[in-house]
Amino acid sequence: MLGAGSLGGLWAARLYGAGLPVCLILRDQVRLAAYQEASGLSLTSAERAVSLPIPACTLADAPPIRRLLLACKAYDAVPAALDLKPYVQTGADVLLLQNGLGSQHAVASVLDHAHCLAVSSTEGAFRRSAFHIQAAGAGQNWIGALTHHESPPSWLEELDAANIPNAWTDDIATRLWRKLALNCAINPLTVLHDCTNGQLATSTDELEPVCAELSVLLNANGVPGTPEDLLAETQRVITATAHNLSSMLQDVRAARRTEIAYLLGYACTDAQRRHLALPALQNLHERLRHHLAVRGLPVD
Ligand SMILES: NC(=O)C1=CN([C@@H]2O[C@H](COP(=O)(O)OP(=O)(O)OC[C@H]3O[C@@H](n4cnc5c(N)ncnc54)[C@H](OP(=O)(O)O)[C@@H]3O)[C@@H](O)[C@H]2O)C=CC1
Ligand SMILES: CC(C)(CO)C(=O)C(=O)O
Repeated sequence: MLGAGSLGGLWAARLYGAGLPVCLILRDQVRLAAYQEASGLSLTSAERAVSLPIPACTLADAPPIRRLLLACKAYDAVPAALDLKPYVQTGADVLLLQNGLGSQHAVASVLDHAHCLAVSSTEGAFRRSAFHIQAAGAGQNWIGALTHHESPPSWLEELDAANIPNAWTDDIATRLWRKLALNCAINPLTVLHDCTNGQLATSTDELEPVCAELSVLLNANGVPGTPEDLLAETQRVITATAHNLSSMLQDVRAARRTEIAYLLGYACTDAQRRHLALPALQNLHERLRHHLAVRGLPVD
């Protein structure tokens, strides 16, 4: 497992708890020493904390990799894949757990000797501290092949055994696009208004044109649905997550890099490539880039 953060930690804890072999690949010797100092990974879920001495190493000491979960942020995925390349065996299964779009195919072309699958997750988790993960919301992990139609791998049973919610899909692209659309509609506006998801409930005038254009983009990418469907789904998610701060707003408040390039950035680039004029989306992207730039944060 590379990416022992919120979601990677959540997966690792459950695999380890089920007695399955798992090894965390940490960034360097400094991170490894900090991990050992913390006596491993802690997971808090439903107010219960467990401490798990999951084996960890750096890449230099990693065994040959036959199955990997890559659970870092989208902007870290290609650099990590370049480092991983010599250690990943031919035909190894690599699960790419990144939000948005763009990083998955880029990683698959770096790891072109491996079998890359994408994961679209609606689970929630955050880091209380470096190696203390807090589970923060039940969800699903949709898993599917990036390019070809194929049968679900038999090792999904191991995820079941570890109580990792999972479902195979023959159309992971649709899952990733739908989630990207929701994140493009909700996250930037929460950043620009510095508000909870729920406070967007009254922003229909801003959400409507953005959802209408995102719907055009989804359709152009073979994802069915009407603008009204997308607006209704966006409003449903806003209500269901009313008290949440979006992941992007959390990043901005913590002065961390955001995944803008793989969400709104990807959407706007794809629209340009298809010669689609989507002015509301373009305007939202520019406002968000400006907002990040004045705070000294990367705009891509
Ligand atoms: N958290 C959530 O609730 C959800 C997250 N997602 C998506 O999942 C993906 C992962 O997010 P999340 O788990 O929150 O991210 P985190 O920032 O919590 O964790 C990412 C981890 O990747 C590690 N990492 C990055 N590069 C390397 C490297 N080269 N070598 C070793 N470790 C590395 C980081 O290490 P270090 O600490 O050393 O920097 C960190 O531990 C994102 O795309 C996110 O959008 C999707 C749904 C929900
Ligand atoms: C669905 C939503 C908007 C929930 O907060 C999310 O996925 C995020 O914050 O990134």
